[in-house]
Amino acid sequence: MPYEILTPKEMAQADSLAMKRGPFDGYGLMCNAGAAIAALILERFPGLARVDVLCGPGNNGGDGYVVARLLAQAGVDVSVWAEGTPRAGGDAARAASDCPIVPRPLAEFSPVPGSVIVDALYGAGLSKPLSSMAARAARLVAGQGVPVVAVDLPSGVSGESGQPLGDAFAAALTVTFARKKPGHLLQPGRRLCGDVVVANIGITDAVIAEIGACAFENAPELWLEDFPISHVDTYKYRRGHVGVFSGEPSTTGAARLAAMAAARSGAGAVTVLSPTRSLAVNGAHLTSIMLRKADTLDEVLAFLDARKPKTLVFGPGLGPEPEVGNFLLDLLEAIGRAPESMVIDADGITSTALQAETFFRALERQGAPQTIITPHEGEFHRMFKSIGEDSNLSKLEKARRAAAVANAVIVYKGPDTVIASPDGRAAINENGTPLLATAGSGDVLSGICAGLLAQGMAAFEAACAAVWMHAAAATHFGPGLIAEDLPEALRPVLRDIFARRGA
Ligand SMILES: NC(=O)C1=CN([C@@H]2O[C@H](COP(=O)(O)OP(=O)(O)OC[C@H]3O[C@@H](n4cnc5c(N)ncnc54)[C@H](OP(=O)(O)O)[C@@H]3O)[C@@H](O)[C@H]2O)[C@@H](O)CC1
Ligand SMILES: [K+]
Repeated sequence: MPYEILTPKEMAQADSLAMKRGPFDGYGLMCNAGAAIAALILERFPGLARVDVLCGPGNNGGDGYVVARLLAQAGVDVSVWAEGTPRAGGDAARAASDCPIVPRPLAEFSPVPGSVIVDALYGAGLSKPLSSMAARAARLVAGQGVPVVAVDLPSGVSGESGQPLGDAFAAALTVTFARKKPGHLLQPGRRLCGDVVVANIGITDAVIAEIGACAFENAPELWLEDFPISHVDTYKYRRGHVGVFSGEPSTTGAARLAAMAAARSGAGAVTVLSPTRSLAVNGAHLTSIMLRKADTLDEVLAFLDARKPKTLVFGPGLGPEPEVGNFLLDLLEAIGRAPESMVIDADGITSTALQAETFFRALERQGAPQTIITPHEGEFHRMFKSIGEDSNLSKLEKARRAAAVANAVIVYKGPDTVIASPDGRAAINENGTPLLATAGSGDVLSGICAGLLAQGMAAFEAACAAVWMHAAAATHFGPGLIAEDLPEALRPVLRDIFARRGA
């Protein structure tokens, strides 16, 4: 599975295992890493005249000494600036002694226009904020605007969380090894990395598989095989029926956006469950989507009994009041075999947050619907307060813990949306776009999740696919996007997915 994401600790395990399995020892891997970076620098900066390589005391610095040696051999004017000295006898010490350039102290470094900076100060082993010397170098480089190529990670950025531990370098290009780390995908790390290239340095897929990572980059390869493609003998209810709860007359649009997105994503039938007061406004805007009066729990249960929808969407536009949360808890208590799955979003999260424990227990119950909860940052903090406040946890880890306590798949939204399953699997989305920062776009995401769930896709895969399709649709539409455009913009995305499946 080439989309695993390795934590720095897992990467260190992969390094050691690769050395054990061969054919490369530690120094061999380091030379491969340095060679990959040097080749990329020569490719990306044709006509390059000068490079300043900043080397730290660990193996990240070791990679830097290899880059310096190879670029000097290629005729580039190379200077090396070192912070600390590599541990005697280690791979980095050997790389330093094989490098013909005498390092100068980092304290004396100042960038010159026209140079390219290779940041090989700290990578996976960053254990504290940058020293004042390294922080000064980061600020000087940023001030001069000279391009930075980061080895493994921009120094100062945590590979675990993507958070800077203080000052940090901002790279134009980051070259990492074997697999990405969470810090390459989680913000602000993703922004500070610039382009990320994953170089193969001789660590095999078999070695990575042995590490047993359970975090992935969210790309179609992760869920394509599970994507629902209709059979020739299908009919609308086999394709899955989605029920979407509507709010009061002034906030009905959110439910209709979710309903339309569920239909576009392939649900065979969609019904908006509407309070009497909102029937007229909903009716005026719905055509293929069905409409049903649902003021009370009994009316909702009658709908579930009669129409057996596979999936319900609860939250968009319902209002944050505790009564809304009470209604959800009563519903969860009362439902039988339908629905098989639920999506809880927006006001469904806020209104239930004060009774989160009761909600989570209800989802744990035998026969409870498999559930996707889709909080943005504010909603996450409301529902998972202590996890949200724990500054030692990365967004990836927060989403994972939330999924475990909630017994639900969590879609922790943002520019770096994380999808996490209670079974420990997690994915960080790779195609996010700022175009999605527009009112109603979250309602559409809920609808896509529901449309896929209703067609029988499992919750984790459905959530991953929905997040990716949502962003792909936005990118396809381009600037000027509003939420109403998204369901229609799913068409080319779906066409592409179907084509990839040969359907
Ligand atoms: N053979 C391999 O394994 C391969 C590894 N590879 C490369 O190795 C990199 C990981 O190497 P690494 O584990 O040595 O970590 P690295 O980032 O160099 O830093 C560790 C040193 O820095 C120190 N230190 C940390 N933070 C500091 C700070 N803020 N200010 C000052 N000091 C600080 C830390 O000290 P300590 O924490 O012990 O106090 C320790 O001495 C990885 O990113 C990749 O580039 C590739 O070549 C492929 C083969
Ligand atoms: K670095």
